[in-house]
Amino acid sequence: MVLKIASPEFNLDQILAWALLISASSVLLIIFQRVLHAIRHAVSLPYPPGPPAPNFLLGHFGKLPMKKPCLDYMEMSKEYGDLIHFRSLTQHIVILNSVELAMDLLGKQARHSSDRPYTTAMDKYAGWDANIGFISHDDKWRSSRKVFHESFRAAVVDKYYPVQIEKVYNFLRSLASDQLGLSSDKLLDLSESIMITIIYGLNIVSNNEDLPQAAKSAVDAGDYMLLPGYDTWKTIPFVHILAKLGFFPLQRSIRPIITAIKEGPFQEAMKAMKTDSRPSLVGELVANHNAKGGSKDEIEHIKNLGFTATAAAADTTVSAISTFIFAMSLNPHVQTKAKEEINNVLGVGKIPQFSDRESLPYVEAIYREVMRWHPALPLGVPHKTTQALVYNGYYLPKAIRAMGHNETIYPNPNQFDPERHLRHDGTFPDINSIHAYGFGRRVCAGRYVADTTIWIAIACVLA
Ligand code: HEM
Repeated sequence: MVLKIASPEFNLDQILAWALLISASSVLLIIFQRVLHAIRHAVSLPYPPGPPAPNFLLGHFGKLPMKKPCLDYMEMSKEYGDLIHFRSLTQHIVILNSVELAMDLLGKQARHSSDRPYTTAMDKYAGWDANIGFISHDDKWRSSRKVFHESFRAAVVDKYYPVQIEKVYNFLRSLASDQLGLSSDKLLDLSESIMITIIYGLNIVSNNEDLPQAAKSAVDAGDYMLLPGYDTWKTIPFVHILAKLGFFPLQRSIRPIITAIKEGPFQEAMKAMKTDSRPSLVGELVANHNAKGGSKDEIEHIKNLGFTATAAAADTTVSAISTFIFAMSLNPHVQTKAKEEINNVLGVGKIPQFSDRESLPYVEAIYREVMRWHPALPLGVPHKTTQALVYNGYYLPKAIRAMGHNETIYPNPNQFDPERHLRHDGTFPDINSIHAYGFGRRVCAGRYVADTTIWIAIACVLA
């Protein structure tokens, strides 16, 4: 797959004139909106508490935590409470640092808090509207989420067990045969190959191949977008025109990468459908679509599903499995206890199957602790309100959230301690209680397949 980036030619005077015009009108618009907000704020309820804005016009623009934001926000909670407010240009950002707040605002008020902040003209220009996780809370999202749900809901994910087992066994073999032992490449191979085989039926041998590399580039570019306030600049009116004129090369280069991930493997899966019987999720969805004579839009939803799942799985699953390996190297007593459980329940030398899951509560508790200790997306994915909300006497104009550890619920939260998940009756709440997968209507749509992939990898590596 070759990713070629076009470079249009422009007259320099033209570019400068446009840039000047756009910048001047943007500044005027920001001043106008800012004054309007200040007047409205003076006569209405207060925003939630937060650090004072360093600048009247810019607010916290360029000053929000970017390096280890989840730790900074946790620290700020001590001073400002669990609901922290910032303003970046005209964008209001609210960090939610407790489960209760997330349940109330993203769960109970989901109708008005399920949008995303990635719907600017710039995001569309870059091609991010192919990602189901980034699009508006509208009819397009509803139809795309429906296809995603039907493909990855709890009741159907067992059809992916054979691929998950095959790839985890390959991973174990590569660990056993290679003197060098574990490398981040092997972990990436494992998580990438599972999702790409499930979706497209393609056999990825190494993450150095074009498709996983392209997925990684898309994820690297998308990762920054999850940081609250990182891309406030995209909300500046007409800024996407500057991108079209050749400014912001990153925004320009991401589109062909997204198109390559969306189209390339999809077309290969379509060819495979005609020539051999290699099963794939997109093949199955297209065959069903053809059988019932569906619309062109549905094909687009299927392509978007492929792109979204490839990108969504690219670093989340690998992050969870890496966290597990890291936790085991720091806590050998946990590893020994898990190994004893596996040996006692299954017998020495036996490798766990999915059917053994309920008989291995300690392994289950390790998985839950991995998801709590260092969640793959520690700030989650931002939500945007579509209507102003009032919460505990505070005015929430447009909200973004992040979550961290909560010492009251998880004493000694930095400690990796699977025991905290064990109950007297040996049961576990269902996986919707795992906060790492998010909240409300936009909760992770791939959580059941992520859950089974991570569990089987943990159980087999321990065995
Ligand atoms: C360790 C593994 C994973 C974690 C921790 C995780 C976490 C998350 C989180 C926190 C969100 C945002 C939820 C919210 O807005 O409140 C999300 C959204 C999403 N995830 Fe995952 N994810 C994982 C793996 C996957 C996989 C493997 C897939 C694909 C099969 C996937 C597909 C999605 C999709 C499509 C969304 C967007 C949902 C929407 O906006 O409607 N995720 N995920």
